[in-house]
Amino acid sequence: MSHRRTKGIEFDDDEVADYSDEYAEDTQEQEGIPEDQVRMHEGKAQVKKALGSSYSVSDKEIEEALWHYYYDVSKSVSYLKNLRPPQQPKKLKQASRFDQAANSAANAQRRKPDEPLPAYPVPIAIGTPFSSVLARDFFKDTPWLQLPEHRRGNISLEPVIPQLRLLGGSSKPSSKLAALAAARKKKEEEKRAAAPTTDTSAQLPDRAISLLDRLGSKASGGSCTEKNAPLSAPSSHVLEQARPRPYPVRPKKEPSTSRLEESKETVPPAPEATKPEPLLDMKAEPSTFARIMVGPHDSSHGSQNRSKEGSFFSVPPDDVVVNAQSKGSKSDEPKAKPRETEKATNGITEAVSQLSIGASPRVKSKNLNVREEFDKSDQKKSASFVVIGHVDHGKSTLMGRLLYDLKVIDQRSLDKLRKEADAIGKSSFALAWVMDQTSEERSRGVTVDIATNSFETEKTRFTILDAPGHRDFIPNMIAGASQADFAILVIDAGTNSFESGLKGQTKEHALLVRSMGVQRLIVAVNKMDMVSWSEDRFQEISQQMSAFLTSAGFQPKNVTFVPCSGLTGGNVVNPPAEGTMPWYTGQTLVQELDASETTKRAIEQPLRLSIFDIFRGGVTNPLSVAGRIAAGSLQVGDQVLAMPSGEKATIKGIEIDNAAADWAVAGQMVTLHLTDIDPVHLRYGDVLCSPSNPIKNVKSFTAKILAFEHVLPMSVEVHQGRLNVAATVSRLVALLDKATGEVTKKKPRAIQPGAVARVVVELENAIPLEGRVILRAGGSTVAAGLIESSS
Ligand SMILES: Nc1nc2c(ncn2[C@@H]2O[C@H](COP(=O)(O)OP(=O)(O)OP(=O)(O)O)[C@@H](O)[C@H]2O)c(=O)[nH]1
Repeated sequence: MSHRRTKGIEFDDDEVADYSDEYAEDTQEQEGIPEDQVRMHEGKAQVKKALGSSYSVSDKEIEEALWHYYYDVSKSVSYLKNLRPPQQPKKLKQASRFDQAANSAANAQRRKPDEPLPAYPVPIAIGTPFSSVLARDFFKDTPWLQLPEHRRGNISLEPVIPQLRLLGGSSKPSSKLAALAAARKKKEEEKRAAAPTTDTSAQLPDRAISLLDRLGSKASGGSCTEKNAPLSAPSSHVLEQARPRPYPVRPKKEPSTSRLEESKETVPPAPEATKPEPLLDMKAEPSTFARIMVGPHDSSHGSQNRSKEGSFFSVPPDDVVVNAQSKGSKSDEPKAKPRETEKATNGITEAVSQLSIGASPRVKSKNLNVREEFDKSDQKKSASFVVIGHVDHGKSTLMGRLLYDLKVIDQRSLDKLRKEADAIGKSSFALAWVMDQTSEERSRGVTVDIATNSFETEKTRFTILDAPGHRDFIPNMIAGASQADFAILVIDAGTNSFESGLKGQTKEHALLVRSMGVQRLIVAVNKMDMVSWSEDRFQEISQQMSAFLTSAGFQPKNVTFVPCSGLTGGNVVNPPAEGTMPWYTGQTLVQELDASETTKRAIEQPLRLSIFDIFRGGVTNPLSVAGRIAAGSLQVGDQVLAMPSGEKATIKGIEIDNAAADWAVAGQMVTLHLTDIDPVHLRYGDVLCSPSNPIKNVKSFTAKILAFEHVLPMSVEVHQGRLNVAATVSRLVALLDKATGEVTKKKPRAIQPGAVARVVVELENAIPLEGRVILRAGGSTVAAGLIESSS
C-alpha cells in the first residue's frame, strides 16, 4: 500500500464530481429532515418535563443539547442540569424572637392608643425599623433584667491587637514562665534603647524573644536587618539574583500580549518611603530559599489598602524587606561590616545564583551531518495519525482500549479511571479518559482539544492525535490533522448513529483531512457489539462510505475498513472473540496501522516546524516547544528563526518520545528546549524555520480552492495547523476546470459548492503561510485551498 503525501491538490473529476449533489443533500439535511424534527419536538417536551421548573434553560439550549446528544433525553437532561444549577427559591430569613418583639413594639408605637394589643406571640412585621428604646421597654418586666446593682457585671471590650505570640495568645502572660519571658524582654528592650549599637552578641542568648521580635516587628532601615541577621531578609544582592524571571512560572500556557504586562507586574514597584508600625505585623518573612525560588513578594497589590485599614494590617513583611533594602542600597552611609552569619548566607545565595537559569552557557553544536546520522541510525519508523469522526462515535474509547491492550497503560491506572468515572456516573467513559484528561472533557464526556499519546508496535513508533468530534472544536481537529501522516476515521455502527454522523462531522472530517494532504485512511467501523457484529451492517456502512470517500479524493487502495469495538476490545489489538465475527478475515486495527506506509520524509527541504504546544517555567528548561517537523532537520546548537516574530532562538536540547536526542528529522514529533529568545515572541502555530531559508510572513495570497459551500467575497478565517487568522476573500479571480485547472470563467459572482476556483484572500495580520489552508466561516468549513502565490 503506497502512502505518499502529494504537494499539490490535483482535483480530479472523481474527487469532486459529486460535491454539488452531496452538499445540496447535506444542506437540506442540516435543516432537519421531518424525522429529526419529530424527534426534536418530542425530545424537547421530555427534557422540559424532566427539568421541571427549577432549571432555567432556554428552548435553544435544549435543542442544542438534544442535537449534541442525538436526541438522547437523559444525556441532555444531565448536561443541562450541570449547565444551570437549579434556582433555589430565596428563603426569607426567619426573624428572631428578639426582632419580632422589637418590631411588634415599633408597631405598638404606631398604633393608636385605643387600638387593642395583638395577642401573643407577636406577629412578625418584616421590614419595620428596629428601635432599641422600644425593645428595652418591651423587656423591662422580664425577671432577668431585674438584677441588683451589686450583681451586675462590668464588661469592657479590649481592642483587638495581636499579641507577640506565635499563635496570637492572650494579652497577658498566662504562666509564670511567660511572665518571666515578658519581663526579660522588657529588660532587653530597655537595654537596647539605652545602647542601640552595643555588641549584638549580647542578644543571642535570648533567641525566643528575638524570634518574637522578628515576627512582630520589622523595624525599617538597616538596623533591623543587621540585628536579625541570621533570619533576616536576604541582601539586596540576593534579591537581585532572585528577581522573577521575565515571564511568570506557569507551564503550558499560550503566550499573549498580556503576558508582557504580567511579567511587568511581577517586578515590585519602587518602594514607597512607608514607615511601618513596629511590633504589629505577625507575618513571617519568606525564607531565603523561598525568595530564590519565587522571587520577592509583589508589593504592588493590597499593601496600601491594608495599611490604611488599621494597625493590624500594617505594611506586609515583604514590603518592609524591600523598603529596607532599597533604603539600604540607596543609603550613602557606610555599611556595617557584615558579620560571619551574613557572610555565610551571602555565600550560599551567591552560589545558588550562579546556578541560575539566566546564566546558561552557550549551546555547542556537534555539527553533525543529520542526513547521514539518520541513514545509519536503526531507528524504528515513526508515524503519527489523527483519529477523527463524529462526536461520541467512540474515538477516545477506541484509543484508550488500544493503549490498554498494548499495555501502555496498566490495569491499576484503568481501575482508578473506572472508579473516578463511576463516581460521576460516567462508567462507560473510563477508557475514553485515558485520552481525555481535562476535567471539562471528563465531566462533559466530550473531547475538546487534541489529546496525544504514543505507543510502539514491532515495526513503528506511533503518535496518536485524538481529535475532538464536536463541530465547535473543528479548529482543534484541523490543528491535529495538520500533524498527521494518516487518519483513522471512527464510525459508530449503531442504528441511526452512522446516519446521524453523516449529517454531522463524519463527512466534514474526512474532507478536511483529505484537503490537508492526508491520503491514507483507516475506517474503524466501531461499536460493532451494539449491532451484534452484523456483517450486513458492516457492509452497508463500508459501501456508503467508500462511495463518499472516493468522491472526496481518497484512492480506494488507500482506504481500509476494520470492524471493531473499542469498548469490548474486539478486533482492536486482539482478534475478535470466537464466534463473534466468523465472516471477517481481515486484519485487526493495530495490524492495519502497522501496515500503513509512513510518509516520505522531506529531510532535504528547509526546516519547517509548526509549534503545536508551548511549555514554560521548567527549572532546567524554562522554554520548550513541541511540534512535528514538517520538513528539514535540526540538531542541538542550531539557530532557528521563529515566524512571524522574526526572532532567533537556539536549540538547547531535543526530546523525542521523552528521550534526549542530538538531532531530529522531518516526520518526527519533537520537543525542543529553546534558549536565547524571550517567550513573548512565541505562540501556538508559529513556525520555526531555518534562518537561511525562512518562511515568508504573508498578508495576502492567491489560492486554488475547492469550495465546500458557496464562496462569495466574504469574511473568513484562514486555518493552517494551530494558526488561524481573520481574513477576507477579496476577489473571485476565476472558475477552474476540475481536471485540467484551466480557467473556465473569469470573475465569477459566486463559487458553487464542489467547484474549483482561484481566489484572492487578504489577511488581517501577516502570518507565516505556505501550502494548504482551510477557509472557515460562521462555524463551518467553506473551502480548502492551496496557496499559489503570496505577498
Ligand atoms: N457499546 C459500545 N459503546 C462504545 C464503544 N466505544 C465507545 N462507546 C461509548 O460511546 C460513548 C462515547 O465514547 P467516546 O470515546 O467519548 O467518543 P468520542 O468519539 O471520543 O467523543 P468526542 O471525542 O467527544 O467526539 C461512551 O459512552 C463510550 O463508552 C463501543 O465499541 N461499544
